Amino acid sequence: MTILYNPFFLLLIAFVSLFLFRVVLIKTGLIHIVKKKWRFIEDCFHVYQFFKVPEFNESMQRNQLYQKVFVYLNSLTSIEDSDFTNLFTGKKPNEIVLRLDPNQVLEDDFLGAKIFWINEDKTLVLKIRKADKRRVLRPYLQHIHTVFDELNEKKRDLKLYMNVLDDHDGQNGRWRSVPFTHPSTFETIAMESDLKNKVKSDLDSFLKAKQYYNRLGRVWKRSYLLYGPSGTGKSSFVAAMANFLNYDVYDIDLSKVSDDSELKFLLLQSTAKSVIVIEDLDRYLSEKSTAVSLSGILNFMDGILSSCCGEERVMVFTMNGKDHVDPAILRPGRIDVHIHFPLCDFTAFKTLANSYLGLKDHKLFPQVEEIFQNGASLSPAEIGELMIANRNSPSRALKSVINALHTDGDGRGALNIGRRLSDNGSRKSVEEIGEPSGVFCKEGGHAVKEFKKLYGLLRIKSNRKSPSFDLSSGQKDS
Ligand SMILES: Nc1ncnc2c1ncn2[C@@H]1O[C@H](COP(=O)(O)OP(=O)(O)OP(=O)(O)O)[C@@H](O)[C@H]1O
Ligand SMILES: [Mg+2]
Repeated sequence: MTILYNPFFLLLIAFVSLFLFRVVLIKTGLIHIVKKKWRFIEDCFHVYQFFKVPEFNESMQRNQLYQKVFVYLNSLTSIEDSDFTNLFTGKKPNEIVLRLDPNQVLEDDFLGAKIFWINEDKTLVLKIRKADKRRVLRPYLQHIHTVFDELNEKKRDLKLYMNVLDDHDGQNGRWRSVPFTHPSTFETIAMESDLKNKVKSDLDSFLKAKQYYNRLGRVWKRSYLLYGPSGTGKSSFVAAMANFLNYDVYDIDLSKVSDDSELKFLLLQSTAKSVIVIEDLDRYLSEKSTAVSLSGILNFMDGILSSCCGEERVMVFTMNGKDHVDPAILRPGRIDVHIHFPLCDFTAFKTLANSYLGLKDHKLFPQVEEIFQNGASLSPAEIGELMIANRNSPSRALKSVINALHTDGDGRGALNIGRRLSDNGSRKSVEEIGEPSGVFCKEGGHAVKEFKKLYGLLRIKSNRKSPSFDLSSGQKDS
């Protein structure tokens, strides 16, 4: 019996009871009633000030602030704790959004202060402790503006702009836009995951670097060069970048630009928060198939002009190879990040098999791996097309890939001894051999035409050449 009088034992009993009491409160939801009562008691010891945000002003015009606060409140996670919440379908399929119900109170924390919002009829009431008001109110309202802008930015519909030839009215080059709905994301691109993560974090830090660029007196832009053989995912990657950044895309067709000043004009007309793309820059430069001069392109890349009309632009240039390109184009500052897009190796093949066929493993995988190890390769586009064509039968799809790897007409097949693979199976060094050729799957007589699907528009390219390879491992090299 003496144990009952032991203070340690009593303390233990007290702890256990408190713990059980808390568990019961949480499990039954009674905790919310306790919190409400506690808040009521707390309120008796504080003086509050109230601010009303009515939906309409005295002339019955909509109050913009009401809209902003409403959107902000609906984005708070505490909305899930209110007693009543309205559920609506969102814009995206399967999206459900929460909306604050009238007469509900929402709690928010800002700079260590507790702020309450009461949703009264057509008015939102802000309740703040007088002691916190001076310190917190202004920055809090500013914070609401910022969050609203960010939310707005996220849900805006993206656009793809394309430059068209001079109008009849003699005006300079113009942009025409269509909704940008390309489904490509970083997740759908088969690429070394390390490299993919590097690009993502590079883009992320670019987005957050406004002050930094300003302090350096530099235009807030970042330029990427995507280079590699045809069908390796460069255009899809541009689309993935735009989707990741939530930026519009300006796709410049240099053959439709009549001179250097028109290129400047197009840049001036582009808006901030956009990806500006010039595809196949090496081809334009080598074939001289554009009226724009090299210096016109260099000035464009420097983005001198963009500083006068907003900032925050990402420039992307794609090339099949950079060996024959003027080094001035590639110098750091003009191109900040070089990303190499190699032909498919076994790792990329597995990613494609997973996304196109839902295969994580298959009895034919070792055979495919062996062929890759012997140096055979196709572009992800070629392999993707074979998989799509045979998507109802994974075995047939793999057999057709094996067949195509053995017999691909580019001379890039198993007989190609000019390549070696690094130990981890990724291509580190390749040499250019083989004849230019189309892409054909010999099995079953299927011809696999190479369709270029850029930004939802179908383009067919006829000038397929043997790809010029690069010794770079595809990392940031400038
Ligand atoms: N790495 C990849 N991962 C997933 N899909 C890919 C990849 N590379 C290519 N594809 C698929 O192949 C098709 C063609 O790719 P894309 O147009 O992006 O290649 P590209 O490198 O831009 O070619 P080109 O140099 O001829 O313009 C797309 O439908 C894309 O989905
Ligand atoms: Mg392309």
